[in-house]
Amino acid sequence: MDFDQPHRDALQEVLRWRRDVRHFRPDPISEEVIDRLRATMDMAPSVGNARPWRVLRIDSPEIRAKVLANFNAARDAAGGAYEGDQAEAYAKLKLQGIDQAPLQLAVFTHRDPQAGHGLGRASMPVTLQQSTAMAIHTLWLAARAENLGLGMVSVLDPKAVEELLETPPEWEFTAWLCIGTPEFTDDTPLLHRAGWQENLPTDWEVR
Ligand SMILES: Cc1cc2c(cc1C)N(C[C@H](O)[C@H](O)[C@H](O)COP(=O)(O)O)c1[nH]c(=O)[nH]c(=O)c1N2
Repeated sequence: MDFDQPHRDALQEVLRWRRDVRHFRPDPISEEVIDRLRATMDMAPSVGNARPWRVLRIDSPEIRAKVLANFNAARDAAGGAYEGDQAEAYAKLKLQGIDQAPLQLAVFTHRDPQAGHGLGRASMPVTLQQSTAMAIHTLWLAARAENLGLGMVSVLDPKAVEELLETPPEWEFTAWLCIGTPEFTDDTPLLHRAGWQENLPTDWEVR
């Protein structure tokens, strides 16, 4: 398979307009689209082809409410690290769409999967979490190409999420994902727009 300029242009557009989304419309996502999204995770790279990600789709309003309470506590606790203007700016940031997103996923990473037979991770156990991050990014791009937005939430007490969802001890919480139709689209990160952190270029220093 070879790609040409229209493919490159389309990829650039998806990359440029992929944002972390925290504002969602409540419109439901069809099961057909959800199935397509789920299948894209199968195409993600992973260490030793281990595919260590484990995903729970959380439809329960009760569980979502508990995770939102978990977020609010974690957000307040983390806010203690900031002072003055920065504390004020932090208080104004919206850092989740748990209260809005029609599709929500709890993503975990298996700590020692059989699949892959340990290949590639003996000296770098972090590669399991890295693999899950890659699957999330794959899903992120695929969601954008479906005109959906994805928001990644890490402002959470991971142990509390694991206990709430009664996951096996081998599963380590990685992230909460909110997916749905974005209230608005942008080609620039919200944290850049909000003045919290500008987008900095990636330098490749040559040695
Ligand atoms: C590992 C990890 C964890 C988080 C995030 C991302 C990643 C990669 N991001 C999203 C993050 O703020 C966002 O990616 C950057 O601000 C850049 O913006 P764009 O994603 O380019 O829009 C994020 N956003 C948020 O609102 N709440 C959160 O808890 C997190 N946590």
